[in-house]
Order: sequence, then C-alpha cells, then structure tokens
Amino acid sequence: MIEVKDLSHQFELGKKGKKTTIPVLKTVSFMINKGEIVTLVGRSGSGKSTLLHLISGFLPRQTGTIILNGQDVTGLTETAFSQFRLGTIGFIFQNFQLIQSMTAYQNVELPLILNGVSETARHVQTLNTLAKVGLEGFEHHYPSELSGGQQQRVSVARALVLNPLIILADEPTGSLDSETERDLLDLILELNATLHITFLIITHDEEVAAIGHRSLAMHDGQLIDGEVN
Ligand SMILES: Nc1ncnc2c1ncn2[C@@H]1O[C@H](COP(=O)(O)OP(=O)(O)OP(=O)(O)O)[C@@H](O)[C@H]1O
Repeated sequence: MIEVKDLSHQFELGKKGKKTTIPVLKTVSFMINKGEIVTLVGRSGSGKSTLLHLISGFLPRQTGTIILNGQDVTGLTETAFSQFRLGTIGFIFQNFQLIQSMTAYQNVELPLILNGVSETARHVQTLNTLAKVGLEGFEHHYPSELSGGQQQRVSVARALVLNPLIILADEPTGSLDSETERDLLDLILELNATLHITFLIITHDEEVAAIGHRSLAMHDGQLIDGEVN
C-alpha cells in the first residue's frame, strides 16, 4: 500500500554563496501492506515528519520513489498528486488543524466540496461520518466549543469522509490527556479492523506505539530495523 524506495531529502539553509545543505533523509526504503498499522518512532529531529510530508506530497520529492496503492506518485504533477491524495490519503495532526470559523459539520464537509460531491450526497456522508466517530449532536459546534478529544474526532471524521485507503498521522494523541488518548486509539483500531484502513503514525508515546502491528525506527535520517509488536 505504501512503498518507499531510496528516498533522500536535504534542506538548504542560508543565502546564495553561503548555502549549507542539511541531509535529513538518507536513502530510506520500506514497505507497508494494506491494513497494517505501522508506527514511526525516533528522536526529535530524526526526520519522521519530513518522511511523512514527502509521502503526502506536502514536500516536493528530490530523489527516490514513492508508490501509493500501486501508483508511482513521483511522476505526478502537483495538481494530479493533489487529486490523487484527496481520494487516497487522510491526515490527522497533533494540533487537529481544524478551521476555527467553521462548524464540525463544515470542517468534515470541506473535502467533499473539494472533490465535487453534490450537496445531497455531502449531507448524508458528512452526517454518517460524524456519527462513525461518535459526534452525533455536535454538528453545529465550532472547534472552540468542543473538547480536545472531540476536536480530534472531527479531524478523524474529516480524514475519513472520502473513504481513504491510508491515514497518515503526526503525533495524533500529542495534545490529548491519557483517557482521551485511549478513546482515540480504540477508534483507530476499530477503523483499521472494520474499514481496513492502513495507518502510518508518528509517535513518541509508548501506548500509541503499542497499537501498531510494526514499528519503524528512524535515527539521523536513516531507518534502523523495524520491530514487530
Ligand atoms: N523547512 C526546513 N528547513 C530546514 N531544516 C528543516 C526544515 N524542516 C525540518 N528541518 C530539519 O530537518 C530535521 C528533521 O526534522 P523533522 O521535523 O523531520 O524531524 P522529526 O523526527 O519529525 O522531529 P520531531 O519528533 O521533533 O517532530 C531537523 O534537523 C530539522 O531541523
């Protein structure tokens, strides 16, 4: 489902004539099968977010190959990648990244609007998805009127609404207390079991790492052997 081959990345700092190159990823290769939950662990600065941003196309690839659901995305134009991403990948972030001026309903409806779904179908899918994450009755609440756990559920619903095959998550429980964290982990396990969504989850948290079928460990931009839980 996710295949990464010889992916390297470097950032350039400084102005012309005084440029410094920082190698952040060094020929990273791995494969994740459909339906796996894989956690990505490693010290701060080891390159985890950079790897996730390259897989999602948020950062332009420099060298190496990324294949998602059998499609080599490295040859796609930015527009084609955006379209592909919309129907294939959902995202969950530590700080939820909800649009504050929109209700829970509107936040979840947005990907459907971007994907050209009709208003009637949008209504059904948005309500169904909010129900799936246990947020019936909270449709008209703004993010500021929801708890952290509820906001993260809205962001999970937004990630789910276009039926993605893959969900990429960057420290999804980083802003949650331990009880709310457990609820979110149970939701991830349920989505994986019922919808067979493949998850790649960056985490520093042992409880999160424990739900993975496997763990990939990064060190200084390189992948050191993954562990099977
Ligand atoms: N836009 C950028 N420009 C320059 N350097 C960057 C940029 N983004 C990240 N870096 C550097 O790349 C390295 C890897 O960063 P990255 O965010 O991928 O690490 P991480 O493992 O996700 O860390 P954390 O666990 O703290 O989120 C760090 O040294 C960081 O300073």
